[in-house]
This record gives sequence, structure tokens and C-alpha cells, in this order.
Amino acid sequence: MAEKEYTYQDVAEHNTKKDLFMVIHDKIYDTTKFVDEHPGGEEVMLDVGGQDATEAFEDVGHSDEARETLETLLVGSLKRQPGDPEPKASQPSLSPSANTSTAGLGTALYAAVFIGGLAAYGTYQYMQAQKEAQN
Ligand code: HEM
Repeated sequence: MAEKEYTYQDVAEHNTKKDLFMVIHDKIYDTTKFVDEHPGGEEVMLDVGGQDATEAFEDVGHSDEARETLETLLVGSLKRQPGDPEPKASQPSLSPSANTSTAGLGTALYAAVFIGGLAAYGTYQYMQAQKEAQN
């Protein structure tokens, strides 16, 4: 069966108890049949009906069993359109600025070690010179 593609607009139309879709990790799930069986209650399901439920689903820390159930409800994948919200990632994404500052720290560390080395070398040279002056 070819995977059907839905836009956020398509999913948003399925937001009632009788017709309930949700987006989790950019996949579309038809949770209509499951909503009554949900151990976490129907209320929370209806809250995110027709929307991206990735964060809500992941925040609970659902079991592997819950994830297996989820897979049986798969009906398609999300067709992202310009202007749609970014994928909701549960893991913190590294922003470019965070990367730069980490790189900056590395460079500073190398610089510190290098300067330390120079100072030690300088001291050594100085002591050698002192020794020779004594002879
Ligand atoms: C189709 C999607 C979902 C499936 C298949 C699912 C399945 C389950 C299952 C099997 C449990 C029992 C505990 C476990 O095995 O982890 C559970 C508990 C729970 N779920 Fe979901 N769930 C879904 C979506 C959601 C969403 C979107 C929310 C929140 C907005 C939610 C909130 C909860 C909560 C709060 C519990 C804990 C209930 C308790 O411990 O008393 N679930 N879910």
C-alpha cells in the first residue's frame, strides 16, 4: 500500500472523536478507533487531535507497547509545506551558534596550551642563559 501524504491542513480536518488523526514524528496516525482504549484517557487525545502530537506523546514516555500500537494506526506521512511549523524534535537540536561557541572554546584551549608551552620554553632558555653566565 502506497503511503498517503497529508498536509497539516488535511490532518486538521480530522479533529473530532469520530474522526481523529494526529501527527507524530511526521507520520499520520488515525487514532479514531483507539481513542476509547487509550490508557491515558480520551481527553488528552482529543486535545491534540488534528495536530502535531509528537511532543505530547514523547513527554509521557510511552512504552514500547504503546509505540507498537501506534504503528498499527499509521495511515500516511506528513507532506510539509512552506510556512508549516518546524518538526517538533524531542531531543534538543544543536543550534549553529551553540556549535560556534563550542568550537571557540576548543580554539581557546589550544591557544592556552600553546602559550603555556611558549612560556615554559622561554623560562628554560632563560635558565640556560643564566647557567652559561655563571660558567
Ligand atoms: C496513538 C497515539 C497513542 C497511543 C498508541 C498511546 C498509548 C498509550 C498506552 C499503551 C499507554 C499506557 C502506558 C504505556 O504503555 O506507555 C498510554 C498512557 C498514557 N498516554 Fe498515551 N498513547 C497515545 C497518545 C497519547 C497522547 C497524544 C497523549 C498526550 C497528549 C497521551 C498521554 C498519555 C498519558 C498521560 C498516559 C499515562 C496514563 C497513566 O499512566 O495513568 N497519549 N498511552
